[in-house]
Amino acid sequence: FTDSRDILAINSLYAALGFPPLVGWLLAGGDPCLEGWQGVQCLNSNITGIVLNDANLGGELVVNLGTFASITQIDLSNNHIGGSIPSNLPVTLKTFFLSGNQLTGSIPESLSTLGLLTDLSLNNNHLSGAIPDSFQQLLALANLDLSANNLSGPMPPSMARLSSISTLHLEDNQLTGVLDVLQDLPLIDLDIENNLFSGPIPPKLLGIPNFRSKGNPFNTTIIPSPPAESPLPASTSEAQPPGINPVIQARGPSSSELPHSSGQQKSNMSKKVVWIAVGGFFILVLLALGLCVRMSKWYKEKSTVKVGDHMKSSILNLSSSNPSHPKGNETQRIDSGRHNSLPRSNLEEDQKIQTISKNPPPTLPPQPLAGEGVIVKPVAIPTTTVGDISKNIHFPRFFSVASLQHYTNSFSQENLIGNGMLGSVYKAELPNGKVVAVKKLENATLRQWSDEDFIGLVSNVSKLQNDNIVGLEGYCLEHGQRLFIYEYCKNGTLHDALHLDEKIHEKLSWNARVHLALQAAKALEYLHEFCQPLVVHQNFKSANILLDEELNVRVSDCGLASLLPSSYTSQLQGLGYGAPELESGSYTYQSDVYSFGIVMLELLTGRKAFDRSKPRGEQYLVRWAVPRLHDIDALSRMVDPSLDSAYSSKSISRFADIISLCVQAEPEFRPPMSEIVQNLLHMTKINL
Ligand SMILES: Nc1ncnc2c1ncn2[C@@H]1O[C@H](COP(=O)(O)OP(=O)(O)OP(=O)(O)O)[C@@H](O)[C@H]1O
Repeated sequence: FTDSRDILAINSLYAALGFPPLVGWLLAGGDPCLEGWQGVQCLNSNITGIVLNDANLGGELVVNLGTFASITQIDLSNNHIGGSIPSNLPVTLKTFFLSGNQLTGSIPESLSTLGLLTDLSLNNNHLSGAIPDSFQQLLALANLDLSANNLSGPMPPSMARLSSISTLHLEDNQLTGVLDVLQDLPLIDLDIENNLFSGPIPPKLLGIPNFRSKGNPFNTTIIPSPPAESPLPASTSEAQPPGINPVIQARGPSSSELPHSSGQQKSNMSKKVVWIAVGGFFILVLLALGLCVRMSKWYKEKSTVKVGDHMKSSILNLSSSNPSHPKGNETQRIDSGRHNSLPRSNLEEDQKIQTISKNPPPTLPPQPLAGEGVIVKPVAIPTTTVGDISKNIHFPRFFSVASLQHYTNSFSQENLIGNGMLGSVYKAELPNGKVVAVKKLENATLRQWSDEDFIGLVSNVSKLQNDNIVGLEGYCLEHGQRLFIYEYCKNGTLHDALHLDEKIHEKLSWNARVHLALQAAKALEYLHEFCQPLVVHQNFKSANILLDEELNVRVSDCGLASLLPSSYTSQLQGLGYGAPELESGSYTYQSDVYSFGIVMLELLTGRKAFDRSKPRGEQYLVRWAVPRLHDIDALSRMVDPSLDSAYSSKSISRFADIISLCVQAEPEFRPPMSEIVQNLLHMTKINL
């Protein structure tokens, strides 16, 4: 039913946003109009709007929005969307709201293609660079809010073409230059506060009903003094730093309106006295007004917590119980008085946190409230702790089958890195030169898995973010194919480094091995004790410990235990890593600890966990090694001979003690990973 272009566009938008839980939304296919996907508006078979304001969305907009066939409204404001604004925008757009996100980069020049646009809000983001000179064709644009970003540079000349503009908010940026370009616009509401604009203010702007301009260098206009008494130039239309001259007038008439003919002043002393008196009076009035403003602000700061978006009339719930707004210390601008749809009495009574329904952007803003303006308040930014993966951190990217085919040279043999229980791993190079490892899952592995299950798995794996765990870069779910795209680890596996690759083996000094053990222990500690939800690896072995460019440990296959075939426990035992309790079918955190002990044994002895080529009694490393761990002579004889005695026997002995604890037959006696981390950390600190 839904136009196939719209399905394609919304699928990829969903992927880019990191497939958050949105009712109905799918990464591939579906019928948004027929199935009534959350926030999707349709007319017949076309998507006309996507409204997901304050929906806790993360991810990015790295997507070709231009694919939407006839969308007129996109409202993704007040979320946690990062990255930049895509340049390919739907030319059918009339309202485009992205305010209150984490957007970076510059405003795309392709704005110029949006000839139907009436409302655009990009405020409260981290946009930088100059405002593009893209307004020539935007003749319908009525409301534009770019406030509270890091925009710089002068006003682009094409802004003078905004013949329908009534509301323009540019406050809280670092914009420079003069304002001449705005002087003939039909503005009713203009806010340019807290920028670096220089004067003079074009007189026409002073006639705008709702004009706010303070916090710019031109706000301090120096009243000229008679040359006889002061050597200052008569006219000071240039920007001046505040406080230079004792006679300062804030937001008064521009200097061009002040008397500046020195001859006139000289000849008419009484005029001068009148000016001084008038000036003094103004200063007194302004001081009194300023005091009122401060009192009002202070009162509001105490009572109101609201994020402003004058076009969207949406106030975020900032209560500490709202998980999307954990406590933090970043400063964000909070506007207490710009919610045009709110009647004044509501604003004044608004002592509590509240959420207001979406309203269309106003065309006629009300008069400003006394003391309104930008209040800077500390606001929570989502923070990431080991146990709390916030929504706006990097989500895995969607890759199409076609693109992966291209990057892996059609999954060629030359690109094949290895095969495992779940499928094959290929090396791939992305267009930006980044090398990744593509794990192509066997269809048999996922026979029972629905697309939703797979996406749930991708989501969980992507949340596992730790220095010693291989990061998930992306995924593919298309045409029945399912693939994981991981960071590529250049130095292969610890298994190969210890047992096959002589070049890397040479680099594995005793100290390096203790460090590798420590890093691997930290990865398991994270999985067992910190991540959410906790993870039992269930396939921990030296072949799943990858080594990056600097020979740091990156444990792989984390969070994939649910994909493993039922035979995996016997396979793990066959490889020499399986704990005794696996025989009774139970696999617990302690079983991972046992496997970790076996990896430590490999590091100590340089032997494989299971080696068919050894005499019968030596094939299983653990059986051969355990009786020797507490005999100092036997221990020194079992150390990897390639280490050439370059270690302290005390260090070896401590290492052996930790192994003994890990490989105990009774799972409950094995230490938790955090204890092992502490022991290994202690060894590295005292440089044993
Ligand atoms: N991110 C990566 N970077 C570099 N090489 C990798 C990466 N992931 C896997 N490999 C390589 O691909 C091989 C196969 O990996 P895979 O995880 O599929 O199987 P495995 O873990 O070795 O075996 P199994 O799945 O049976 O336990 C690995 O041995 C490793 O050499």
